[in-house]
Amino acid sequence: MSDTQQLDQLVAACHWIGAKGWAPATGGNMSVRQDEHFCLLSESGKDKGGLTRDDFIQVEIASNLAPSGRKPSAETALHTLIYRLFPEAGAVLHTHTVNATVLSRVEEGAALLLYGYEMQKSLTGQHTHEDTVAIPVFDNSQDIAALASEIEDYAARFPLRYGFLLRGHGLTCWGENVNEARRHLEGLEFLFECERQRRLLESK
Ligand SMILES: CSCCC(=O)C(=O)COP(=O)(O)O
Ligand SMILES: [Zn+2]
Repeated sequence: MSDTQQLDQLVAACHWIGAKGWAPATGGNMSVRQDEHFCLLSESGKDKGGLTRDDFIQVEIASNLAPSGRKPSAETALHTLIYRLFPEAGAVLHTHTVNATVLSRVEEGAALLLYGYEMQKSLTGQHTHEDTVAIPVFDNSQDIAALASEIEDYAARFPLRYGFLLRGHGLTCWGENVNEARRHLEGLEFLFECERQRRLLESK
Protein backbone atom coordinates (compact mmCIF):
# COMPACT_ATOMS: atom_id res chain seq x y z
CA MET A 1 0.00 0.00 0.00
CA SER A 2 1.35 3.48 -0.88
CA ASP A 3 2.21 6.15 1.70
CA THR A 4 -0.80 8.17 0.56
CA GLN A 5 -3.19 5.25 1.02
CA GLN A 6 -1.80 4.49 4.50
CA LEU A 7 -2.09 8.17 5.43
CA ASP A 8 -5.66 8.31 4.13
CA GLN A 9 -6.49 5.29 6.30
CA LEU A 10 -4.87 7.00 9.28
CA VAL A 11 -6.84 10.21 8.70
CA ALA A 12 -10.04 8.12 8.54
CA ALA A 13 -9.03 6.39 11.80
CA CYS A 14 -8.52 9.80 13.44
CA HIS A 15 -12.00 10.91 12.38
CA TRP A 16 -13.47 7.63 13.70
CA ILE A 17 -11.61 8.11 17.02
CA GLY A 18 -12.90 11.68 17.22
CA ALA A 19 -16.49 10.59 16.53
CA LYS A 20 -16.22 7.99 19.31
CA GLY A 21 -15.10 10.71 21.74
CA TRP A 22 -11.84 8.88 22.35
CA ALA A 23 -9.58 11.91 21.81
CA PRO A 24 -11.34 14.80 23.58
CA ALA A 25 -10.06 18.37 23.22
CA THR A 26 -6.48 18.01 21.90
CA GLY A 27 -5.86 14.60 23.48
CA GLY A 28 -4.40 11.67 21.56
CA ASN A 29 -1.86 11.27 18.80
CA MET A 30 -1.55 8.97 15.81
CA SER A 31 1.16 7.84 13.43
CA VAL A 32 1.94 5.56 10.53
CA ARG A 33 5.30 4.11 9.52
CA GLN A 34 6.70 5.16 6.15
CA ASP A 35 9.70 2.84 6.14
CA GLU A 36 12.50 1.60 8.41
CA HIS A 37 13.67 5.17 9.09
CA PHE A 38 10.65 7.49 9.04
CA CYS A 39 7.08 7.77 10.26
CA LEU A 40 4.33 10.38 9.86
CA LEU A 41 3.06 11.73 13.19
CA SER A 42 0.18 14.03 14.12
CA GLU A 43 1.05 17.65 14.82
CA SER A 44 1.05 18.62 18.50
CA GLY A 45 -1.90 20.46 20.00
CA LYS A 46 -4.52 19.80 17.30
CA ASP A 47 -8.01 18.34 17.61
CA LYS A 48 -7.19 14.85 16.36
CA GLY A 49 -10.77 14.21 15.27
CA GLY A 50 -10.46 16.83 12.55
CA LEU A 51 -7.00 16.09 11.14
CA THR A 52 -6.23 16.16 7.45
CA ARG A 53 -3.21 14.75 5.57
CA ASP A 54 -1.39 18.09 6.02
CA ASP A 55 -1.48 17.72 9.81
CA PHE A 56 0.99 14.84 9.72
CA ILE A 57 4.70 15.52 10.07
CA GLN A 58 7.57 13.33 8.96
CA VAL A 59 9.72 12.24 11.92
CA GLU A 60 12.98 10.28 11.90
CA ILE A 61 12.47 7.16 14.02
CA ALA A 62 16.05 7.02 15.34
CA SER A 63 16.33 10.68 16.40
CA ASN A 64 12.73 11.89 16.92
CA LEU A 65 13.63 14.86 14.72
CA ALA A 66 11.26 16.38 12.17
CA PRO A 67 13.25 17.49 9.09
CA SER A 68 10.55 20.13 8.37
CA GLY A 69 11.10 21.86 11.73
CA ARG A 70 7.38 21.56 12.52
CA LYS A 71 6.30 20.31 15.97
CA PRO A 72 5.06 16.72 16.06
CA SER A 73 3.25 15.22 19.07
CA ALA A 74 4.66 15.76 22.55
CA GLU A 75 4.53 11.94 22.77
CA THR A 76 6.63 11.38 19.64
CA ALA A 77 9.21 9.35 21.61
CA LEU A 78 6.57 6.75 22.51
CA HIS A 79 5.62 6.24 18.86
CA THR A 80 9.21 5.99 17.67
CA LEU A 81 9.96 3.57 20.51
CA ILE A 82 7.24 1.23 19.22
CA TYR A 83 8.63 1.44 15.68
CA ARG A 84 12.14 0.69 16.98
CA LEU A 85 11.07 -2.17 19.23
CA PHE A 86 8.74 -3.80 16.71
CA PRO A 87 9.88 -3.69 13.08
CA GLU A 88 6.50 -5.19 12.10
CA ALA A 89 4.55 -2.29 13.68
CA GLY A 90 3.06 -0.08 10.96
CA ALA A 91 0.73 2.25 12.89
CA VAL A 92 0.37 3.58 16.45
CA LEU A 93 -2.79 5.06 18.00
CA HIS A 94 -2.89 6.87 21.34
CA THR A 95 -6.28 7.76 22.83
CA HIS A 96 -7.67 9.36 26.00
CA THR A 97 -10.80 7.37 26.76
CA VAL A 98 -12.69 7.45 30.05
CA ASN A 99 -12.29 3.69 30.46
CA ALA A 100 -8.50 3.72 29.92
CA THR A 101 -8.10 6.78 32.13
CA VAL A 102 -10.18 5.43 35.04
CA LEU A 103 -9.12 1.76 34.90
CA SER A 104 -5.43 2.65 34.76
CA ARG A 105 -5.93 4.62 38.00
CA VAL A 106 -7.87 1.99 39.92
CA GLU A 107 -5.53 -0.81 38.81
CA GLU A 108 -2.86 -0.89 41.50
CA GLY A 109 -0.76 -3.59 39.84
CA ALA A 110 1.79 -3.23 37.08
CA ALA A 111 -0.59 -4.64 34.48
CA LEU A 112 -4.27 -4.87 33.70
CA LEU A 113 -5.08 -8.57 33.32
CA LEU A 114 -7.89 -9.39 30.90
CA TYR A 115 -9.33 -12.90 30.94
CA GLY A 116 -12.64 -14.65 30.41
CA TYR A 117 -13.76 -12.41 27.53
CA GLU A 118 -14.58 -13.69 24.04
CA MET A 119 -13.55 -10.28 22.70
CA GLN A 120 -9.92 -11.03 23.62
CA LYS A 121 -9.96 -12.70 20.21
CA SER A 122 -10.14 -9.25 18.58
CA LEU A 123 -6.40 -9.08 19.35
CA THR A 124 -4.18 -10.76 16.76
CA GLY A 125 -2.91 -14.13 18.01
CA GLN A 126 -5.54 -14.58 20.74
CA HIS A 127 -7.70 -17.65 20.21
CA THR A 128 -9.50 -18.25 23.47
CA HIS A 129 -11.14 -16.44 26.37
CA GLU A 130 -9.24 -18.86 28.64
CA ASP A 131 -5.90 -17.09 28.11
CA THR A 132 -4.84 -13.94 29.95
CA VAL A 133 -3.91 -10.78 28.08
CA ALA A 134 -1.67 -8.49 30.15
CA ILE A 135 -1.68 -4.79 29.29
CA PRO A 136 1.09 -3.09 31.31
CA VAL A 137 0.31 0.10 33.19
CA PHE A 138 3.09 2.68 33.51
CA ASP A 139 2.89 5.66 35.83
CA ASN A 140 2.22 8.80 33.84
CA SER A 141 5.04 11.30 33.45
CA GLN A 142 5.60 14.61 31.72
CA ASP A 143 9.14 13.42 30.99
CA ILE A 144 8.37 11.46 27.83
CA ALA A 145 12.01 10.50 27.23
CA ALA A 146 12.18 8.93 30.71
CA LEU A 147 8.85 7.18 30.12
CA ALA A 148 10.07 5.80 26.79
CA SER A 149 13.21 4.53 28.48
CA GLU A 150 11.15 2.83 31.23
CA ILE A 151 8.94 1.15 28.63
CA GLU A 152 12.00 0.05 26.66
CA ASP A 153 13.46 -1.54 29.82
CA TYR A 154 10.14 -3.29 30.47
CA ALA A 155 10.04 -4.65 26.91
CA ALA A 156 13.53 -6.09 27.34
CA ARG A 157 12.29 -8.16 30.30
CA PHE A 158 8.64 -8.95 29.57
CA PRO A 159 6.42 -9.56 26.55
CA LEU A 160 4.82 -6.35 25.29
CA ARG A 161 1.99 -6.82 22.79
CA TYR A 162 -0.92 -4.74 21.51
CA GLY A 163 -0.50 -1.71 23.78
CA PHE A 164 0.18 -0.17 27.15
CA LEU A 165 -1.68 2.12 29.53
CA LEU A 166 -0.37 5.33 31.06
CA ARG A 167 -1.91 5.81 34.51
CA GLY A 168 -4.66 8.45 34.50
CA HIS A 169 -3.74 9.30 30.92
CA GLY A 170 -4.73 6.80 28.23
CA LEU A 171 -3.89 3.90 25.95
CA THR A 172 -1.17 3.61 23.31
CA CYS A 173 -1.68 0.66 20.97
CA TRP A 174 -0.36 -0.47 17.63
CA GLY A 175 -0.70 -2.91 14.77
CA GLU A 176 1.06 -3.98 11.60
CA ASN A 177 -1.06 -1.45 9.71
CA VAL A 178 -3.77 1.12 10.42
CA ASN A 179 -6.57 -1.45 10.19
CA GLU A 180 -4.96 -3.77 12.71
CA ALA A 181 -4.18 -0.88 15.08
CA ARG A 182 -7.84 0.17 14.83
CA ARG A 183 -9.02 -3.34 15.62
CA HIS A 184 -6.71 -3.52 18.62
CA LEU A 185 -7.93 -0.14 19.84
CA GLU A 186 -11.60 -1.06 19.45
CA GLY A 187 -11.10 -4.50 21.02
CA LEU A 188 -9.12 -3.18 23.98
CA GLU A 189 -11.55 -0.34 24.56
CA PHE A 190 -14.46 -2.84 24.62
CA LEU A 191 -12.52 -5.03 27.08
CA PHE A 192 -11.74 -1.99 29.27
CA GLU A 193 -15.43 -1.07 29.36
CA CYS A 194 -16.35 -4.64 30.37
CA GLU A 195 -13.66 -4.70 33.03
CA ARG A 196 -14.74 -1.35 34.44
CA GLN A 197 -18.38 -2.53 34.63
CA ARG A 198 -17.36 -5.87 36.15
CA ARG A 199 -15.28 -4.20 38.88
CA LEU A 200 -18.07 -1.75 39.65
CA LEU A 201 -20.69 -4.51 39.99
CA GLU A 202 -18.43 -6.78 42.03
CA SER A 203 -17.60 -3.97 44.47
CA LYS A 204 -21.28 -3.57 45.42
C1 LIG B 1 -4.99 17.65 26.64
S1 LIG B 1 -3.89 16.69 25.75
C2 LIG B 1 -2.38 16.56 26.71
C3 LIG B 1 -1.24 15.97 25.94
C4 LIG B 1 -1.49 14.55 25.56
O1 LIG B 1 -1.52 13.68 26.43
C5 LIG B 1 -1.80 14.15 24.20
O2 LIG B 1 -2.09 12.99 23.95
C6 LIG B 1 -1.77 15.14 23.07
O3 LIG B 1 -0.51 15.66 22.88
P1 LIG B 1 -0.05 16.12 21.39
O4 LIG B 1 1.22 16.86 21.63
O5 LIG B 1 0.11 14.88 20.61
O6 LIG B 1 -1.14 16.98 20.85
ZN1 LIG C 1 -1.84 11.61 25.66
